[in-house]
Amino acid sequence: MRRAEQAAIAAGVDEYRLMERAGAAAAEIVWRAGGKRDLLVLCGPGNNGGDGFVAARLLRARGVPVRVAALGESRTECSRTARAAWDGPVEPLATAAPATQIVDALFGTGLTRGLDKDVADRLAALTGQASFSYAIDLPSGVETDSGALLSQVPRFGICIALGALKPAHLLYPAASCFDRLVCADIGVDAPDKVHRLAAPVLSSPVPSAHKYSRGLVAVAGGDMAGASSLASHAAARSGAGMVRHIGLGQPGRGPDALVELKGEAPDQLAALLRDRRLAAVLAGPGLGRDDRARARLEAVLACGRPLVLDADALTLLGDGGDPAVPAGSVLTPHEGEFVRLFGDLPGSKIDRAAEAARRCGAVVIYKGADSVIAAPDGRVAIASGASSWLSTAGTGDVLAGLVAGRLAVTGDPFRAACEALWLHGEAARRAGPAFIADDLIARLPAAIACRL
Ligand SMILES: NC(=O)C1=CN([C@@H]2O[C@H](COP(=O)(O)OP(=O)(O)OC[C@H]3O[C@@H](n4cnc5c(N)ncnc54)[C@H](O)[C@@H]3O)[C@@H](O)[C@H]2O)[C@H](O)CC1
Ligand SMILES: [K+]
Repeated sequence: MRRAEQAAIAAGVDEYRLMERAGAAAAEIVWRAGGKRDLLVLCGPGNNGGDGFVAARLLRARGVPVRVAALGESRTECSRTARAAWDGPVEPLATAAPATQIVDALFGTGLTRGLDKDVADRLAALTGQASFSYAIDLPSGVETDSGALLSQVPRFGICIALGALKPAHLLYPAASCFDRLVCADIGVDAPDKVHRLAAPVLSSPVPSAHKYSRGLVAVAGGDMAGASSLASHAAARSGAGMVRHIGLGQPGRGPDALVELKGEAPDQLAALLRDRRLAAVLAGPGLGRDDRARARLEAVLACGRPLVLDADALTLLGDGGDPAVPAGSVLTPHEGEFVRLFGDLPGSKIDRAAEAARRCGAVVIYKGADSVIAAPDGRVAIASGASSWLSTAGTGDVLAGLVAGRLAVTGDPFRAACEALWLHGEAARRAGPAFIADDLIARLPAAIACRL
């Protein structure tokens, strides 16, 4: 963002003009959401504060009863200009009286440490007493690039991101500090290295399609047939043409359309994976962690087909240092599996996922309340706002099956990971509260239908 701002300024855009645009964008959103309800704008010492002075002036000009409270002097040239243009009184933050609406223009991307306790307490008190509150650019106290909270951060109604989303807008816990997120265009083209996961555009099969052309998936099961059966069932309802569940010979648990095969011995499994029509092979859910499971995983790793590795497969891989996985694979670790596989990497969840993908040469879905999808070539997508009801047994198996199914359909691991994660979240939204993993599978066709 800073580079983009500097580039705009170098290209001749007057820096104060950027602040006027930022302040005007914030004022417009406050006006639409809050109308003429009385407003107190809290202005910090930097340009975030400057944005606040601009917004206060413009809202007052629209007849909104606006007061401004400042945290000390304005330290930048632009914010001093904005302050001078505000022709009303400026109260000290420490003694400012409450208001119906609060605008947090204390700190933005320039925050370098947590707020002093008295400042954090004032911000919490004023937003707590308000009926609605807005954060300009970022809630004050969040670390822009990691989403960490450097001090106590209240919850805001609307966060108005300026110019582009920053990682803190999408990564927890910062992403839980506001109810709604709006990104205001201020004429600065920030190259979005990080994308918010968008709803995919899906397509129906072509008239000439048949079960192999739509994508054949194999799922290597193990001891816990329920997990691999869930994954197989999810793959079958993901748009793939056919799914073979290769287990240890346990009785089939899925629908009749799911092909149950027995491949207990590693060489039996290897023989079944030699089918060149296989477009994706999933191993992990219910695989087990004993020597037989390890031997079966070896057969999967050697089969030469695009792989999805989840759960036990990641645990077994984690035993041997940096995992050597075939190119074009997708790994789906949760936090514990990620650290076990890649160690304690520095930086934000985005940085860590990107580094892991680069190291293993595969797409990584770093799961969590905020899931980050990273490709070896540096592309990153973040999915936040997933239903907290997904924290129930088996939803990871369903996601792994979805990834394998979409990989079989698209042949593109990054795209498959994005589509699968979105469909997983959409199925959860449709399943409503207190669902179990099996309920997600029943919602997949509708989740796909709404994106055709
Ligand atoms: N294209 C854009 O995104 C634009 C963004 N604008 C706004 O500018 C801020 C960033 O401004 P900056 O002056 O760099 O930093 P802040 O306003 O966030 O203030 C930091 C300021 O405060 C000092 N400081 C840092 N941490 C603390 C602390 N814990 N306690 C006290 N003081 C602290 C620091 O030394 C700085 O002096 C961005 O968020 C946008 O709102 C432009 O106005 C328009 C274009
Ligand atoms: K702010």
